[in-house]
Amino acid sequence: MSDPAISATGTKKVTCREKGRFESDTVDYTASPLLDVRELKKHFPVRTKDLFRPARDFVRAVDGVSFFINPGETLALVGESGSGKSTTARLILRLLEPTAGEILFEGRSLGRLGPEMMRQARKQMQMIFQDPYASLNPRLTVEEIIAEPLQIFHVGSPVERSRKVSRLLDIVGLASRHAKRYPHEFSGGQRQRIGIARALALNPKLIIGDEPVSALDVSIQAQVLNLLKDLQEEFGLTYLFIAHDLSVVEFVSDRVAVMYLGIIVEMADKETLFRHPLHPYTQALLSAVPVPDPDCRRERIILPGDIPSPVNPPAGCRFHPRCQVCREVCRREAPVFREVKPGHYVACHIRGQGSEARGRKEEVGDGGQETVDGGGT
Ligand SMILES: Nc1ncnc2c1ncn2[C@@H]1O[C@H](COP(=O)(O)OP(=O)(O)OP(=O)(O)O)[C@@H](O)[C@H]1O
Repeated sequence: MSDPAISATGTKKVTCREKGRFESDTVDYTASPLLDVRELKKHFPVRTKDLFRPARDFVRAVDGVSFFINPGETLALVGESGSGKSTTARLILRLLEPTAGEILFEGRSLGRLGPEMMRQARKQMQMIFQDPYASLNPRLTVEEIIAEPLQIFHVGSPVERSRKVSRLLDIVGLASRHAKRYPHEFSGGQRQRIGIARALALNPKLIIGDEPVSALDVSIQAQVLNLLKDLQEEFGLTYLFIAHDLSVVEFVSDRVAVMYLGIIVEMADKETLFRHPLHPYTQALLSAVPVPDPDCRRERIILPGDIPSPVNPPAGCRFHPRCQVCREVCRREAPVFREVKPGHYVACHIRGQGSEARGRKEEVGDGGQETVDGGGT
């Protein structure tokens, strides 16, 4: 077993990395990722009426998530509401303590850093929030909002901070005369630019965007997404981009990880994921994306029911109660998240076989019956 991470550009570099997190037949390795998330879990206790009794149930919001992001790339995290995307982001930023698992930033485990090292690591990771109205303090001027992280980390003198704010405003396409104004004087897109300027203040390496454009009008979304792309190029930023909207994901991402009920069910580079999705859940998500060209339209797959409760996730494959290709094994066993082609990982008993393994399986037969062939939609 080896960890066959392939870089976004497809270059395969051999470095010695921990083995065994992903099941794989290939032996390709990548350069050190900026962020390496390993078997991350967050289980929130469900409080009973009796406050003194320990919780018996847990919300398994994140339940064994592994992924990596290489420097300078954008990994999009997609999935229905409640699949655990925001919790994953908050765990990475240590706004929440993980129940289990490890987060490595530039090769160092965040859980093992002392307070001062953690403080330094925090400077390197910033967040852009979904709601540009709620995320900015209405009592502070734009200058105070953007300079706040600099002040907290004691960076520069007041004059230097003021100069930096002007530079940041310029970088995000706002004028320095805006510095003395308050958030309510700006449009949604402008406010999001202020949020981006604040996120850039400490020269971070990683920016986590939690639905950063979903509250904006479509025309403004495009401007903010273009800005984020330009900034990435200019400053070599690495993004973890959380989004519902797959058209946005297709525009911004290099690779995509699909989350369902606390786990990642599929991860691949953008082209592979959008053109050859394997997991029935990914196929259903993509089938809902509007496509202008009628020749390229996919048949819409309507998933039955809602996402189940993360307190009692279904046994076996978590997706099986809603899956159109479910077989007996899916009810019994959780599928391994394994690499089926270089860089393409899937957790599915039916679709998560390499072509060779699938051929062998079909020869032998497993007694199951696919009800619908949703492959290659
Ligand atoms: N502090 C908490 N205590 C208990 N349960 C929580 C807590 N935070 C999140 N959850 C639960 O964890 C699950 C995952 O939530 P999360 O917000 O991470 O999902 P999401 O994919 O980001 O959804 P959305 O897109 O709606 O934000 C949900 O069932 C949510 O109710």
